[in-house]
Amino acid sequence: MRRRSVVEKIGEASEKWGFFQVINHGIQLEVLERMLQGIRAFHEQDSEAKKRFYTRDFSSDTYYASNFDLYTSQGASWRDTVGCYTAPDPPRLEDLPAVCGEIMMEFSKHMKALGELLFELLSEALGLNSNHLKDIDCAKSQVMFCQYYPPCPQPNLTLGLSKHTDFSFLTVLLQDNIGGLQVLRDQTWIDVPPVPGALVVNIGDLLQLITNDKFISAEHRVVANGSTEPRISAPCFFSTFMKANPHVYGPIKELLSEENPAKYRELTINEFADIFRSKTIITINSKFLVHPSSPTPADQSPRHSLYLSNLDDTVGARVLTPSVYFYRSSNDQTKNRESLVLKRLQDALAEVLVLYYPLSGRLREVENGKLEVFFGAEQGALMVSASSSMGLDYLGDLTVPNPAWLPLIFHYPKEEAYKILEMPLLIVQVTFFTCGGFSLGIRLCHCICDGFGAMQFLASWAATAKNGRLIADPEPVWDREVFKPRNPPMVKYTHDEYLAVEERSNLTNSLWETKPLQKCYRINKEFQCRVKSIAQGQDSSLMCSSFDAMAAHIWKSWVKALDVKPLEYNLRLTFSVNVRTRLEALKLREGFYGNVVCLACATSSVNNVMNDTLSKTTRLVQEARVRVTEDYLRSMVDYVEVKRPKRLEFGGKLMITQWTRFEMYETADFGWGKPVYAGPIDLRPTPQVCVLLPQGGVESGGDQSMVVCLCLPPSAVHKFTRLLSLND
Ligand SMILES: O=C(O)CCC(=O)C(=O)O
Ligand SMILES: [Fe+2]
Repeated sequence: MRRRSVVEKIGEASEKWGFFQVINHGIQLEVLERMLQGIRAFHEQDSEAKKRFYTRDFSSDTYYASNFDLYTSQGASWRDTVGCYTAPDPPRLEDLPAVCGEIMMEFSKHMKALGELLFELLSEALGLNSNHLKDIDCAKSQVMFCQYYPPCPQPNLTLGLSKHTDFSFLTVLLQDNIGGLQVLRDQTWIDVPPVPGALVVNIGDLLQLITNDKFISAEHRVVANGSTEPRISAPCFFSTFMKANPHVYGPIKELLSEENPAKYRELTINEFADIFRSKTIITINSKFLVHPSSPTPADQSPRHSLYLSNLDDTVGARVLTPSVYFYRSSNDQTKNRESLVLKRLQDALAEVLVLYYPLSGRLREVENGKLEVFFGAEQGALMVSASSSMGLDYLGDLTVPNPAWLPLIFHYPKEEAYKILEMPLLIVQVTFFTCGGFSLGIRLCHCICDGFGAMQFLASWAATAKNGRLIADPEPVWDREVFKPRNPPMVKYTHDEYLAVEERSNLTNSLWETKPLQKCYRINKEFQCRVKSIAQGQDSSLMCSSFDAMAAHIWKSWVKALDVKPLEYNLRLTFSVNVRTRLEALKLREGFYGNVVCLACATSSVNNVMNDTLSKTTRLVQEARVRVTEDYLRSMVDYVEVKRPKRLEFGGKLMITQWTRFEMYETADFGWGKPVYAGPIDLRPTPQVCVLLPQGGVESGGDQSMVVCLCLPPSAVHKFTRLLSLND
């Protein structure tokens, strides 16, 4: 009886407020007192004693700093924090501050027990089995902060802690008697008054997500401490924060129904953290398949299938290449603008899919693991409509790619890299922002088209949307049989780009096992010319393009900054070459949109890449580029026929991808003008790839700059920046 009424009250508070206080929780008052005293004692020591704990890195086991968001927030908060992860792996006593380590350990055990009880009561309040939330590990991870809000001489000029929601399932907070915590309800700040012996409990973002918004993660803050005594508090977060956690969380199935469909997709905690940090909370509103608007050859025979060439069917092409396009709001203030935008995109897509009907099919493997396109009733391209609770301005700099935009492209929860069988070949997520702007997150299967083919398709879709009638100039042609292998296959080159090379250098370790940073460098035309003339100045017989010289310069800077070892190890630089213009015997009809690219590959030892002149390395790049001829392409087709490589090889490689040749901005006017940004989002999943991007956004000045975008371990950033800008 008593339990039932407690459950009811907790449920009601979690729905309405997201905050409540608990008394009679069984933790002795004396323990709470000792905890508050311990925290105070730590913070009031000399800086010398505290210094050893200082770090701003949330992924380290213990943490001590003032203002975790010092470099990103608009103002500094009047508060210091020391803390640690306390579960599932409790800290060792000797790693904690001597003055408060013991009580921190003791207190965190009480918190864990109380947290488990609270998750039982919350499960019951949701009408679930008592253990439901515990069983999905909501109580498993725990982070404890010990906070000190010093007296602030001018408390009306700042805050103790600015407005936020907690990135946790649940937070349990011990506060002293000074007060200052406030929760936002109906646009009004309401005090959470100190109650002696009570603990404050609040719902965090993750619990809001999995309860599909039944429980709310309320915004709260702490005003700056205007008293003469410090304010002490100890929040205990049930959350993994920055520690990796592969678990995916989405709305609990038992809570969903036809009237209450899932408002969120399933996310790993890390994906959720990215969204949380970028503050782009995205809600998926609907998902639907788009089919060609009139019959296609695929409708005439149920067994219709399409041949893909070996250029289309390489492991590297088994991806849905992601890109995002941002559009600012137009002055069109029509009330149902969102549904009009969506309808225009959808109608035009259905039209162009008549000609580009292979994009409405799926891929399957036939003999030897070779791919083909097949068709069925449940297929089509996938469109997703989503909305963000933010304006585009919250996304930061819209001229360079940002991994935090990942939620703007749709992913199924259980996708695996390079597994594309049965996946839609085109996935489009339209996300509407509160400012009236929107983004198009596009994933297009690389087996169906290369970059040039993709541009041709997008241009047709955009022109059709803009003009309200089908425009396809040129008309697409399939013709993949042009690139059939020879019989018997004739492999005439070594195709080093595909060789499996054992990684014997420190590259893999530096790039895949640290958390690399994604960095972007704007390189103007003048600088590109300068690099080319340095290379040619060293060797007047060198006939190179500015791409050759820039690629060599990036390669050298990268190898030096990463301090690659051992020196005699062989490195490879690969880059894609468009062979369309180099075909002689093979004839391609205009409108061909399949893959006609080969990877060129330059090879050189670490020592030579580092120490050779720029002209010598440029020559390697130039030679690799001109080696790619029709003959080379036919040899590659035959190589793939014979070997059918199944793994993407990264050993010793830097892979440059050129998007600079694509008219991404010009072709993407669907009737709402040119996009402000068009390009990739997140390179970190393949940190050996460097992308060269055009600088074409309407807000970028359009000065023919390019953006070099790549991943670097934090320790190499400074050196790479210096080398790339020729400042060494
Ligand atoms: O110190 C408090 O009272 C609240 C702290 C808090 O909200 C937090 O650290 O997330
Ligand atoms: Fe908080």
